[in-house]
Amino acid sequence: MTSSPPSPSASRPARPGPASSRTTPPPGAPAPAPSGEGAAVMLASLAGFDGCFGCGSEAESGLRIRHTGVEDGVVTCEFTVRREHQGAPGLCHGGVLATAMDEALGGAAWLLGNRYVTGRLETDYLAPVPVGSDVHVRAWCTGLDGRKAYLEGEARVGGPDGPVAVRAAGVFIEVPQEHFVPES
Ligand SMILES: CCCCCCCC(=O)SCCNC(=O)CCNC(=O)[C@H](O)C(C)(C)COP(=O)(O)OP(=O)(O)OC[C@H]1O[C@@H](n2cnc3c(N)ncnc32)[C@H](O)[C@@H]1OP(=O)(O)O
Repeated sequence: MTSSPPSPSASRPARPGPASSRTTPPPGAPAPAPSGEGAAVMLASLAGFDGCFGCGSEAESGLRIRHTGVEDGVVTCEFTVRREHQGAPGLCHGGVLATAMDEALGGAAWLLGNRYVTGRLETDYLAPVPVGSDVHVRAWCTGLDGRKAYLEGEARVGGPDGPVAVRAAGVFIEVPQEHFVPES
């Protein structure tokens, strides 16, 4: 079982969705839309923290992902593939792309208004992503069941309507503030 983003902007790949039974919400689970209002919780919890490997400006070797907005329940972000992100020659490493999907799905989860960590992340790689590419990532919630938030996302190359290179599904688990380790 899979779901579609609320606002599809281009044709869907003719493949099954990325979600397995473990990343598919139970029937009837509500799917609240991530929103800007949830950002208040997120920003208060992170309080000036800028060391995130995905999006932090203090993480020198990180992806420097730029969060670009939330619209119709879909979170968007983007990053540029640099040489240090290579796996096979000239191509982005799959783990780097998984990091970008983790960041997007995680960001969409936090915008539900609580703190979440990744419990499970599943990725399908559909096309190679060359160094120098701008990667546009979208993520949305497919269901909420107690502490578990189910999310899906996709990464497109070259623009928001470019070809889909990665699809992902995940389940994120709500945690208290005490879950995190203060920086010393
Ligand atoms: C803006 C910020 C963006 C952030 C993006 C980046 C996000 C990250 O990278 S987070 C870092 C990577 N993830 C982690 O470090 C998490 C490590 N794991 C843990 O800390 C714990 O295992 C944790 C918190 C997930 C769950 O532990 P715990 O709080 O004891 O809950 P637990 O009772 O085991 O599970 C709660 C529910 O989640 C479910 N669950 C837990 N893990 C999984 C999993 N891998 N797959 C599916 N379901 C799971 C359980 O089945 C349970 O379901 P139910 O309520 O129906 O019984």
